[in-house]
Amino acid sequence: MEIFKYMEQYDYEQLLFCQDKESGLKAIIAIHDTTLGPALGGTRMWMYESEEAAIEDALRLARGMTYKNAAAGLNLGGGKTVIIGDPRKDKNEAMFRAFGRFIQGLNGRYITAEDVGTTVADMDIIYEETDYVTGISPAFGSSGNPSPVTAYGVYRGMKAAAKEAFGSDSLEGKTIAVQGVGNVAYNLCRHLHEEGAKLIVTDINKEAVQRVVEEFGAKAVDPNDIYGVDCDIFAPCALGGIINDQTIPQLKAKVIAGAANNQLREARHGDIIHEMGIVYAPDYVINAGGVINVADELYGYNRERAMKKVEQIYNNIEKVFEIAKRDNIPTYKAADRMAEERIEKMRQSRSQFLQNGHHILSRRRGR
Ligand SMILES: NC(=O)c1ccc[n+]([C@@H]2O[C@H](COP(=O)([O-])OP(=O)(O)OC[C@H]3O[C@@H](n4cnc5c(N)ncnc54)[C@H](O)[C@@H]3O)[C@@H](O)[C@H]2O)c1
Ligand SMILES: CC(C)C[C@H](N)C(=O)O
Repeated sequence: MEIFKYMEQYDYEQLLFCQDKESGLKAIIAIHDTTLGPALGGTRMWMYESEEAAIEDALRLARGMTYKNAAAGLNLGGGKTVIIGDPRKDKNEAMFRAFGRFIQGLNGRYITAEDVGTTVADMDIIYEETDYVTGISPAFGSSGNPSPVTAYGVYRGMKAAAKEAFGSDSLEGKTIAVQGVGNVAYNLCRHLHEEGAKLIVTDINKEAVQRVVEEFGAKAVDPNDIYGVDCDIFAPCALGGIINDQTIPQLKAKVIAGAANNQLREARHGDIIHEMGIVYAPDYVINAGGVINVADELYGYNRERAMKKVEQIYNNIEKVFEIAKRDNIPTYKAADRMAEERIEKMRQSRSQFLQNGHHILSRRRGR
């Protein structure tokens, strides 16, 4: 990989390598764009096949956060960290403290939170060393685990997509196929069940499946069968890249709306489902509930205020559909356009001189 060439192609600002021999920390922080504000994005801990794969993931995820934060209306740029290691075996307190000190050294350019492989407990350790971490325990007056809030945002966005496809946003009686029933989707299934939807679920973790079968009367299918089940809505909530050449011909759903990041394997798959008339709720717009919630900590966490913003995901999804119709483009492109238009507007307003500029982190200075 030619790193500078790649950074130039997608206009990245910064890429940092953090190493601490004693604790075994090997972290890569990618900062994509700080036009809207400091870069906020979670820390992923994963056993990457190679250092190159880790760098690529950090860069790709950081850019995704620029778009997610912009589309969600947050005054935040996009960044992400990957820590190379097995989250089940390689974690230790010294590692997250060392990582916290590296973040502190960035003086607010990057703010972290949870992602795959990291937990609230890890964020609490990072908080010992830096102010620039969110998703910390409610015991600190903070927002805690973002997953239930992400789930609520997906539920709201799914209703907006249902309205577009079926003329009503009621999910009562709708059959919804859910792929992966982990932290986010368990909570999503609860909302859907409460509204009277019929659930078909799958997961490679049998216990996770059992729980939603017992609690929400879901019907379970094998992981490979989820794409082709007879349903109204398909909710990908496990992996990225699952909308692809193999899965698209199997789909019977009229709507795709789920929590997983990077659902389209390639952009052209977004074009194909658009041509098939499937209503696709773009992943980074519908799954922004978690980041909206943790971002509220920067104002002094207020759950009611945060949840009001998460409710807006319904309107954000509607706005994407409007842009798609206005410009006659697929919804994934409309979401990009929505995010890019906001960043561009702010870029222009930044050209006005302001001696002591005020921004989202100013409130934290007194702490
Ligand atoms: N947690 C959040 O707040 C949040 C925010 C935004 C986006 N996301 C995205 O949403 C998705 C789910 O996140 P989560 O926090 O619930 O993760 P999770 O690890 O708790 O749940 C994912 C589930 O998918 C299952 N799974 C993995 N491979 C599978 C396969 N091939 N078939 C079926 N099931 C499979 C896993 O066993 C697990 O139960 C991820 O893509 C994540 O990046 C999460
Ligand atoms: C900041 C975090 C809550 C971000 C979350 N992991 C996401 O992908 O949106």
